[in-house]
Amino acid sequence: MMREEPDHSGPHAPLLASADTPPVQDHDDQALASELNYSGGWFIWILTFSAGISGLLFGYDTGVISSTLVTIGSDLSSRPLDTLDESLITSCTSLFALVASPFTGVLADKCGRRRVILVADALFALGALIQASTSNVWGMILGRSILGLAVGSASAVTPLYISEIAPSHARGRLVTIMCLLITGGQVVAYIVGWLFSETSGGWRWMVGLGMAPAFLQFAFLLILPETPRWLVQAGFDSRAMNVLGQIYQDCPDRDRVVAQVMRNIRGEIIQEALEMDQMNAPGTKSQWLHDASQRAHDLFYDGGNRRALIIAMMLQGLQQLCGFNSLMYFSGIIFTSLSFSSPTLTSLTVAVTNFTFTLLAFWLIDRVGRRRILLYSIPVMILALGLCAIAFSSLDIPFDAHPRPHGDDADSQTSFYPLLILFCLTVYTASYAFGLGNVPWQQAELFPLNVRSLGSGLATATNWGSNFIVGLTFLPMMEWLSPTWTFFVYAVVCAFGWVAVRAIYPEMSGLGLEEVKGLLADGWGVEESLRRRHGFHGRQ
Ligand SMILES: O[C@H]1[C@H](O)[C@@H](O)[C@H](O)[C@@H](O)[C@H]1O
Repeated sequence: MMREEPDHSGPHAPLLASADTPPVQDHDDQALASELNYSGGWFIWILTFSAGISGLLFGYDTGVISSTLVTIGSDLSSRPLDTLDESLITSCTSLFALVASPFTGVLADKCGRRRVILVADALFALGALIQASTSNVWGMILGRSILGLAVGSASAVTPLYISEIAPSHARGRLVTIMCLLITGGQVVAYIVGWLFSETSGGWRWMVGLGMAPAFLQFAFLLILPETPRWLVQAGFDSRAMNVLGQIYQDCPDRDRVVAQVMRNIRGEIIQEALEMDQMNAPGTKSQWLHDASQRAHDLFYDGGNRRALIIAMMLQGLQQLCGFNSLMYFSGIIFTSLSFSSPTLTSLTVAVTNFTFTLLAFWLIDRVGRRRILLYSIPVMILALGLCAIAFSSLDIPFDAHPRPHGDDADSQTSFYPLLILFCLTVYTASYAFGLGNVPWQQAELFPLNVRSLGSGLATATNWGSNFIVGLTFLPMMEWLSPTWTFFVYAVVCAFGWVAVRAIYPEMSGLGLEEVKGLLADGWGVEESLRRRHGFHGRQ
């Protein structure tokens, strides 16, 4: 295959040259309207699913730990795992994901989104192999740390990739496909966990099977193109036009829409180039390093970009600090300690609920809107957590972080409360999956192109940093603070989160990626976004 050279000599030269060409106004409006009403054809679905396999891997590898922990027994280092082992094995993945995600942002700008997905696949396969073959606790920690690097980069780059190829009107749904694959991966992990729970050494199969989707995605990567936005930024304009042509192939007004989207992308890059020229001090640093520090400067010092970063980090922090992953990682332990006779199967109900309600979000996210979904679903989470805290306080058995399987000897006096807790956790999971589980992953749409991958990387790092805190503190909190206070703390976090969402998160549904910058330029844009959304529905 012939490699195309960037079609301009200096950075952005042809873009700057075409900056004077006046856009054709009425054609612009028509094209904009067609773009806004286009939901994407088969090409875009194939791309989304291929990129979304990273989500499946992310889900599988984070979900499988729950069953792994309860079945390892004394297979590692010839002794049973203690609380520290369990917490380290669980949270090293999040810690390394936290380290990888901001670098992914920089790498995805330099090498392209697609290459980063490729590296993540190699790490997914290596991490799975090490875990499946290790015989000691530190080997397990090493395998899960490598997996963390993979999960961190995949979770930063995949939503970025999908939002950059998605037509505006379908962007929310397409990014939610990644969340569907994450939660689907968690369901598969729980089923595999349940199937192998009675097999001796079955946990090795559980962790080793994580290699399969990585190989599958490797094959798909052969057909995955780069995103048009990255291609234009790197100077490959004609390749970008081709990819846009395929993305909008079923759009009635295809050529005009493609031209309009190209104009928008170029407009943004021209502006960035002009801003960079103004600040360019001929330097001793390499161009790349200079660009990277320029982007960081733009992200932190431009008011609109800073607001975008605050919103994205707030949402990602909230997604984790609300405590949901304590269920993902430790539901096996929670349900065993509550005397459920098949804790792995009970945990499966959590995972299936998570998947089912993410599916509901998939249908509704672009119609109902991201902001509204959060404002409705978080109060339900608070109620469910509150009730769960009360139910735990009524139990008269203490929480045990190392419970032994109970069989059918559940105490009949307490059997109502475990069921009530299961019910509350299911409602909590449903409302989480409908809102907080997926909306924060729409993060890329908040940022303009020049700071998009760095901003997404930092928001993803916030996600993993908070995930790490929850993974590390959940069991100690349950033991030392009590389950009641643990769940109460999560309810309080959600309440603060609701207030923050209401105050600063504008409605992003239906806006073009290039429109968002104006919205956050002078404030949080909440009122303006609600007005525009109203106008958008009027236009349809
Ligand atoms: O969006 C996902 C999803 O909600 C998963 O169920 C959860 O485990 C992840 O932490 C989250 O990022």
